[in-house]
Amino acid sequence: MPIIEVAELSKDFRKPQPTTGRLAGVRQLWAPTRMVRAVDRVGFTVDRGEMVGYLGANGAGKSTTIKMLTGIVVPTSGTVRVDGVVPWKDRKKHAHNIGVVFGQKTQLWFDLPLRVSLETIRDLYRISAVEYASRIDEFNEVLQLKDFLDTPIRSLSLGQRMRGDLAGAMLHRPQVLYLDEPTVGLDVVAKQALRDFIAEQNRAHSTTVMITTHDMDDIEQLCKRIVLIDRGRVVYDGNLSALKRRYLPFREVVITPAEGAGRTLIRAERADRLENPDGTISLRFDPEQTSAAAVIAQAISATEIADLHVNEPKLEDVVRLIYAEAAR
Ligand SMILES: Nc1ncnc2c1ncn2[C@@H]1O[C@H](COP(=O)(O)OP(=O)(O)OP(=O)(O)O)[C@@H](O)[C@H]1O
Repeated sequence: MPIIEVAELSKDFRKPQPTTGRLAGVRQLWAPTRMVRAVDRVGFTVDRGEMVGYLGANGAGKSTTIKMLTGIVVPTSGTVRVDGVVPWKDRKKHAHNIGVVFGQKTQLWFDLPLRVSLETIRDLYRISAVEYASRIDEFNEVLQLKDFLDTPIRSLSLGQRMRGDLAGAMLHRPQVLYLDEPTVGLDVVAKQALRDFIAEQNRAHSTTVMITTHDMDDIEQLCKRIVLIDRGRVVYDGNLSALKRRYLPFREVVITPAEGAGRTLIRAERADRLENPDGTISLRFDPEQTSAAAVIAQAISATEIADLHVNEPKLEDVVRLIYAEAAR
């Protein structure tokens, strides 16, 4: 059953016409304006407990959509219902249903220690002391908040701040969590902690998650479904693995032969053999015809090899192909 329902959603912004030439920066102040359509008749539904990746290039309209779903921005036209509530009309009820994390901007109070921020959120949402304590304990397991609960937000590292932001967004146990670039600028360890936390909240509480990100690993690890937008319009909505199969149906085993090995012997049934410029050999195959295990077994039984790895289809490549198709 859908918890998020979006239909024919559009947003126009008024923007100044770009000015060039002498004193362009000053003349820009009086430049005539034009309407730009940031989101163009977008429609989709999201079921309870689903985790959906909302993807697109820079300026495609992702953040504007999320802002309309969260009620920050009022659309030019179209409808949004989140658990039956129109976000920008019934803000109070809506606020109880959703949690929001913007990677670029903290939702916490900059000068207050994290503990005080979290206690303020507790009071705003009237969370009981018992519930609060048990949720902080639960969050601690993955987010390790205890180490910096008494540090003001402004003094936290980016990774700590994001962990604090996620805790703040999930404290009132919202049904829907929106994440806009949650892992931007984080190191691999911090990214993983965030992803583990999001996956755990989804598993334990069926939290519905919508995530926009430029980090394809976020999507690969968290989402089965993606909605891809291009210039404000939905160009793909569906299963991630089906998308990879459709656009990149091949996988390959890349082999580095050992010194003096019989290179020409490296081949496998139902796999195409390609010599790469770096001296490696690719055995490219359709996973419906054979398996990586069968290809590897044949290659290593033929001659001595120094190294090998399997190249999986990359979501980045798929996205590039879809954009190329949409541009045609
Ligand atoms: N407040 C605003 N006023 C004018 N134009 C805006 C405003 N907010 C967004 N836009 C424009 O709307 C379009 C979509 O922007 P949006 O921020 O939604 O894209 P995005 O997909 O989130 O991009 P990014 O990945 O770079 O964050 C862009 O052309 C942007 O310049």
